[in-house]
Formats: sequence, structure tokens, C-alpha cells
Amino acid sequence: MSGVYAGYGGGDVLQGLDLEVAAGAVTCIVGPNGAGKSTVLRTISGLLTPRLGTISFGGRDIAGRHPAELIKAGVVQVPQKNGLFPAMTVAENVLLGGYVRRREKAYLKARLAQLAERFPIIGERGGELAGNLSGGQRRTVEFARALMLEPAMVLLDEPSLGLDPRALGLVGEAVNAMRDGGVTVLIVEQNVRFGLGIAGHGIVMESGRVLMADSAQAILDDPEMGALFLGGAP
Ligand SMILES: Nc1ncnc2c1ncn2[C@@H]1O[C@H](COP(=O)(O)OP(=O)(O)OP(=O)(O)O)[C@@H](O)[C@H]1O
Repeated sequence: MSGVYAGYGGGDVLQGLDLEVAAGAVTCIVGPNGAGKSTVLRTISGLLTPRLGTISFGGRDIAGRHPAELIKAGVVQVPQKNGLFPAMTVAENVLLGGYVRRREKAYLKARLAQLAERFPIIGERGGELAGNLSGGQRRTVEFARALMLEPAMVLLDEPSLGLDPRALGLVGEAVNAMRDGGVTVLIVEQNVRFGLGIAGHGIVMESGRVLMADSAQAILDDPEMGALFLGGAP
């Protein structure tokens, strides 16, 4: 993203944002409430049209494209919470991610089998209702659904939301599985330790701009960042 200004009518939230996401790696954006982290994801996935600036993906400017076009281009956003249909089975929920190719039965079947290899829960609990899964398992199924159409990039908005520590472990494993499958992952997290812990790269945002971009470990180790997030400084 280069020189991106975007907002909701009451002024720009993103204030000339410059940001780069490494292909095939996991990047996590952190920052105080209201910094504009979720707005970055909405702008990339086409839910919000930037007023100014460019967003290039795979060598093309995708700023302002319709979300459906972006899904075709390989960019998928996983919604923040409660994205599964509890009265449908796990497998049915995953297959919904392939809705635009719903007539290609053989493709969908093969893709579901591939995903079951990567995320065992889909094979083991595929016939059960999604509503019976634990929070961490549900999040894993949401990720698998996002991967149905083999996206190049997945955007995760607060994947830790509402999860206990054990469930966080499952989410971390699922993110690793995505990365190992060659997917570029961009995460927004309030849980700084968890988000930076599962990412290779970190981006710190404040007031609609990037304050720092470095390896996730370097950000975790930076004493100023500790002050910003852990309340050590005003
Ligand atoms: N749909 C909306 N309409 C109007 N203003 C919005 C909307 N969504 C977000 N905002 C405003 O945009 C600013 C940035 O919000 P954003 O959700 O991107 O922040 P964030 O860094 O993700 O913070 P948080 O972690 O609190 O969600 C905030 O001031 C917020 O009130």
C-alpha cells in the first residue's frame, strides 16, 4: 500500500499509509485501539475504497476493486467472529467457501480432501454440526473455508478474539499450516504477544500510519513497543 488515504466519511482514518506485506510469510499488524488496523484489512479486501493511493497485489493496482473481483484475484478476508453456520456440518461450511465454483463438483471434492489433509479436524469431524465445535476448532474451519478457492493471500481480523489459551494454540497451528501451503497471511491482532508470536514480520500502526515495520521478534523485544502496548508510557 502506498500513500493510502481511506476512511468512513468523517475524515480519513488511514493517513497516507505506506505498508508492505511479504509474500508467503505471516505478517501481523498491531497498534492501539483506533489506529486503523481493521481499516487496512477492509481497504485491501475491497470493503472500503481508498480516497487516494495505490494498493498493488501481484503487480496490479487493486485499490477500489469490488470484493468479488478481489476474491477472484486471490485475496480473501476472514470475518472477525462467528463466521460459521452452526446448523450446517463442518464440511458444508468449508464447501461454502467454494460457492462461486459450486458446479465443479469434482474440484470441490478434491479441494475439500486436500484441506482435510492440512487441517485434520475437517476429516475427523466433517459430518458433525459446526455448532458443536470448540472456539479454536471453529476458527480452524473458518480458515479452511477461506482457503477453498486457493487464495494467494488471506486477511485475518482478530483471530484470537474470544479464545482461551488452548484454542489460541490451535489457531497458531492453523496459521502455520496456511503459511506452509504457500499462502501470504496478514493478521490484525489486539493480543500483541499472540499475534507477533505467530508472525514472522510485524507492523506497528498508530493514528493511521505505520510507526515501525520489522521482524516480529524485533518488535516484541523493542522496549518502546512494550511501553506503547503494556501501558508503561502515556
Ligand atoms: N464503519 C465505520 N464507520 C465510521 N467510523 C468507523 C467505522 N469503522 C471504524 N471507524 C473508525 O475508524 C477508526 C479506526 O478504526 P479501526 O477499526 O480501523 O481501528 P483498529 O486499529 O482496528 O482498532 P480496534 O482494535 O479498536 O478495532 C476508529 O476511530 C473508528 O471509530
